[in-house]
Amino acid sequence: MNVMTQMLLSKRFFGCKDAGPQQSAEFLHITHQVFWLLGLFNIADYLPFLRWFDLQGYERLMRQVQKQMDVFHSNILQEHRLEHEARGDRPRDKPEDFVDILLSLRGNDGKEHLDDVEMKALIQDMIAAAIDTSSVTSEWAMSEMMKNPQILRRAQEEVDRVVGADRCVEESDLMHLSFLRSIVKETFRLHPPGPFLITHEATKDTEVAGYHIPQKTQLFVNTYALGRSHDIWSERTDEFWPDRWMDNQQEKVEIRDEKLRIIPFSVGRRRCPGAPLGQCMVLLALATLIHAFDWSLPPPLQPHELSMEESFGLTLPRAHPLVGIAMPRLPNIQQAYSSQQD
Ligand code: HEM
Repeated sequence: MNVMTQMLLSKRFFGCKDAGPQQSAEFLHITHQVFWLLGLFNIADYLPFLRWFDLQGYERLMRQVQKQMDVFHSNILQEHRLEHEARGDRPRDKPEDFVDILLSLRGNDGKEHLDDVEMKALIQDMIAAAIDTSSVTSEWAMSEMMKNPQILRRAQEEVDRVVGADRCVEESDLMHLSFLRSIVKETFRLHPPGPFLITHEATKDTEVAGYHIPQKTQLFVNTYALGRSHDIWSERTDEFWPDRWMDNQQEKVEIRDEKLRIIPFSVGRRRCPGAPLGQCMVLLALATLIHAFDWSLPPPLQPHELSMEESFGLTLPRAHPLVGIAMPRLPNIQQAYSSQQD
């Protein structure tokens, strides 16, 4: 899922000049560590006086990761400032990215409105929220398709029908890929990237479904359990079955579930502001991967033997990275296999 990280780091979002495979792999590794650390049970959270002893060594590890992150963010800011300086008053020849906008914000004194720490925190927030969630979802969707080759074939047939064999997948194709959209929706049901969403705190005493929730209670929403509940999903509960979302005969399968049986992006005021972009990135990455390549598992591994073990953290990645063999299937489109696409 390095490609997705590269996509986000470069292009219009963070505009990293050197967002190559190595930089993206490095960054993805750091991001995975952040999410793993965020999801750990740290005894000092519950017995604060133990914090000074750092019994589990997590605080030391957090400081290390934080340093690596800081270098990464400093480079992003530095690259942008140098580019602004070099350009001077000349008009820009490419659209502004997220970091350009942060840098352009001015306070009353005409200086940069945000200091470096604030900008780095915002960049980190956006990158972390966007990358791990999207790459984890895509990896699970690919895993499910490789475990169920008939589903993969059906999804490929759909992409072939909509896109053809003479061009690459485009964003405008995504709304016509109902089966692929159902695959993503089913992936969210069984493998929600945020198994407990993000902790929320009750701002006042309240009551939910007959339960009294005192002010300041830390609340988790167990979306993992929602997706696997036999009360909610009476039919083929534990099976990856995208067709459950196809029977409404709608032209476009909406990934948002109106009945809130799956809430991968949460709901309400604090729901994910990047949901449309996240869905688009996941769909585009998957459609491109299955359109451009045939996929198989490394022999002698058979599809039914593929491990679906999870690693619990703030997000829910695979315990072992997915390894697949890709065979090109679009001989006429050189662009599909070039890393220089724009
Ligand atoms: C498959 C992709 C994604 C999933 C499943 C996802 C899911 C979530 C979830 C569950 C939350 C927590 C909501 C809550 O507090 O209850 C969240 C928050 C957030 N997400 Fe996403 N997200 C995805 C992609 C993105 C992308 C692409 C961006 C930005 C470009 C993004 C930006 C954010 C931000 C900034 C927050 C914090 C919002 C706040 O606290 O007010 N997300 N996301």
